Amino acid sequence: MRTIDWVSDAAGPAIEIIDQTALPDTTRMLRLRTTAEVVDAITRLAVRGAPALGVAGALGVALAAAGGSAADPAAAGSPAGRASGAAPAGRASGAAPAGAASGGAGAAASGDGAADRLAADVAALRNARPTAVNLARGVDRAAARIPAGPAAVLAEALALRDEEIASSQAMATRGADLVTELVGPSARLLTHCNTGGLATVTGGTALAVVTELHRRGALAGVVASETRPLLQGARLTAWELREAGVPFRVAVDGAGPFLMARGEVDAVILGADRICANGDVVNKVGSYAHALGAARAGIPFLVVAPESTVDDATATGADVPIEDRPADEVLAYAGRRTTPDGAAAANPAFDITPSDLVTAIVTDRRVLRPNAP
Ligand SMILES: CSC[C@@H](O)[C@@H](O)C(=O)COP(=O)(O)O
Repeated sequence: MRTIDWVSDAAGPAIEIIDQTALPDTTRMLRLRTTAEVVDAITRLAVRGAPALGVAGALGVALAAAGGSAADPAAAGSPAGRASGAAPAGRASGAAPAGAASGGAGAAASGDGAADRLAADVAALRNARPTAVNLARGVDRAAARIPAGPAAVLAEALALRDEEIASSQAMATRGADLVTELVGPSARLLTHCNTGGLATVTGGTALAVVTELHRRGALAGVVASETRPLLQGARLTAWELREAGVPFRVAVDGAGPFLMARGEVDAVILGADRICANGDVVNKVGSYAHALGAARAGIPFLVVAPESTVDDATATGADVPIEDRPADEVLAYAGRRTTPDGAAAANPAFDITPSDLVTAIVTDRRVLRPNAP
């Protein structure tokens, strides 16, 4: 199953995504028809995960360049209407708001202001979330084809989609080989956040390695770290692992290092939103704690990410903009406040694992060992 794709129906072109905010209770597809809807879906994490964000950004530019649908299909009487189930966006502080988007309508059409509107759409997509390098890259790659026309933009976005699908397969094979080499034929792994098909297009990064090990009969089990505050591990990874028939347990984030110390984990395996030139790994907040736990327990800390996440232009993790998300994500749970009035929140969505804690980085093309002599 593809968790993000380009579709066309009577209402015109759309980006179809699985609504990750509704999982695991509801499997709901959304059709995004305007730049504003794409930006909204990105900021409230209906589509998320670095490779998926790159594809969403590129397809978003294709949508804006096509300019074939009304800015507000509901207002235009479209049977498809706006993205179903779309809640108001939870804005990432520091990220450009969806309001910067023009709505995407007619952006490629000739006429006064069309180029400006398209440029605004591209900027809004590019800035929807700051940390995963894939988003800006996907947007830039598709936008570079704008002079060649909407069909060329779409072709570029679809090429990126197809490359990410192929990358997932390559990472699964290479990563599974490495895990078995490092920890033997019955691996007990811990993973954090969600790195499966939901975070890519199909397959995944670290989770594709996990499912490939399971397919080979080389996996004893996996711990899915729940991933506070938005529970990508508990909601999304657990859902994907259950669908794949992989044996798993869910643990609170803070349990990870203790499970490692108690000898219940052979290796940590997770993804990345950006890999810097010096090997620093920027990933979902909580990754750093697992890296420290792995170092203390003397087990491998493995990162699996496509080359599209490797950012040699960014020297170190300290140079990466870390998204701060709304306080309510921490101060409330399931819509109910869990903290006293007046409590403030610290809510960085990502953290930085220094390269010296990283055993290996597996990409679709190579295995990097930042600490190899
Ligand atoms: C294969 S996706 C790797 C990362 O993007 C993933 O681990 C992650 O941190 C995602 O964060 P999210 O905030 O859910 O987009």
